[in-house]
Amino acid sequence: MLTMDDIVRDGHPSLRKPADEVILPASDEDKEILNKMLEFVKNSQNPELAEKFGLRPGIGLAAPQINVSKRMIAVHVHDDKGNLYSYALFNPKIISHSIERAYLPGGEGCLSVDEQIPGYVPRYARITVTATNVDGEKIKLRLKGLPAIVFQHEIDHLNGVMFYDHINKEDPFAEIQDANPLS
Ligand SMILES: CNC(=O)c1cccc(C)c1Nc1nc(N2CCN(c3ccccc3Cl)CC2)nc(N2CSC[C@H]2C(=O)NC)n1
Ligand code: NI
Repeated sequence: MLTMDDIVRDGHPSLRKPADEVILPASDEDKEILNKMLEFVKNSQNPELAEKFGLRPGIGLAAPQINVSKRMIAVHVHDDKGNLYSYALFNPKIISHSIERAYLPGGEGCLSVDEQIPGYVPRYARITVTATNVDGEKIKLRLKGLPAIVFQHEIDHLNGVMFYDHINKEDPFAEIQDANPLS
């Protein structure tokens, strides 16, 4: 199983390199890696396992964070209605998004960034994502709320972008145009 020892930290070149498209159909190795990524995110949310293996809780993970420069992400998150969004995806792509933006009032955290970096991270409020799931099926997702935020955070990792790149340097808590804070 993956642990925090497998997660590279800010400053590692893998986090600033655009990741490569995964050649489909995916190899057994790539499927194995992606399944382990989803397992890690689930484990990190389980108090017993997180405690036992020293896992920091997260709701998403991108392959560059485990030093695999491939376009693969895993997300395991509930929206505010309690719907579960649990996905292990190859080559996710945002094909459209709202003008309206949203952000987490508590800011964002990242498993590859050990310190807290305060500030609002402007995201699109709604996005449409296409991808191929670990079973090789093409999917299209229309996302809003926390799932939309997490997908944008993880897809940023595939493009070498870190959440704090989006924070207003002059005023980290400056009002964001056309944005709603997520409740
Ligand atoms: C600096 N302030 C903050 O971090 C921050 C501060 C307050 C509120 C929020 C909402 C913040 N922000 C934030 N909180 C999270 N978690 C909340 C707790 N949760 C969790 C914890 C324990 C068990 C189960 C679970 Cl589910 C795990 C996830 N996760 C992310 N991000 C940004 S998008 C990718 C995602 C990620 O997985 N990061 C590791 N941001
Ligand atoms: Ni991150």
